[in-house]
Amino acid sequence: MNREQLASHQPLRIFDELIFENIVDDLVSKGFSIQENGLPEFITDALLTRQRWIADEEYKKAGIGRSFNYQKAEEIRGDEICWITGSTPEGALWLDWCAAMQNYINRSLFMGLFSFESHFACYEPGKFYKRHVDAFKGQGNRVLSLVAYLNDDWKREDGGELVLYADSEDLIGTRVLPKIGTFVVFLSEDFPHEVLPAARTRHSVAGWFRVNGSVNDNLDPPR
Ligand SMILES: O=C(O)CCC(=O)C(=O)O
Ligand SMILES: [Fe+2]
Repeated sequence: MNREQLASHQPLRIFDELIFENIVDDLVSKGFSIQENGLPEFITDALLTRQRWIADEEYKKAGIGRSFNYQKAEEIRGDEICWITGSTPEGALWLDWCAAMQNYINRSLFMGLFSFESHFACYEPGKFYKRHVDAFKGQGNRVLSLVAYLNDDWKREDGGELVLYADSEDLIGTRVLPKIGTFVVFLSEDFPHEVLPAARTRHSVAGWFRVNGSVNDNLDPPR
């Protein structure tokens, strides 16, 4: 790279890797990581700024899979979503941070994470997401799920907890309040989970790290 190319290049952002190290340790020991107050403040600030600017019409009803009917989907999940493309500085910062996490995890665990996709989600009062897994063994290419929460003063009576189950037999699970600054990372195929009905509007960002499932010339995930 010559000097001009260097100057026009985006500076590489350096993030504090301590939080990534904690995630890796948790993934090794139990396959999931719950980080209360783990989101760096500049990330929560960026996400909150962007989330407050999303116009109602940008949110779409979330569906399930490629062919679904909304009525059926709504019995399973009631959230509305808005994909993060990186077209705003706030969205770009979030994607950069997640890319740094992806690199750190790949360097430590050789997971071969290849791409990342994420969206804002909004659950209006009464909405929920029934127990599900984010990926089925041997199918699809989501391998690591990430959910970050953006809600001030969330209390137990506000409902809307994430319940993360250890396996398909577990009926008790671990509950996570969707409080600002908290985020959760877990192996997508291994942990069934659900979002309990929320009593208040509940804001979050959900994302998935994927491996490269390309077969021959079919790019998957699409660029
Ligand atoms: O918002 C949450 O706590 C989890 C959302 C979720 O499970 C999903 O979008 O797949
Ligand atoms: Fe999920």
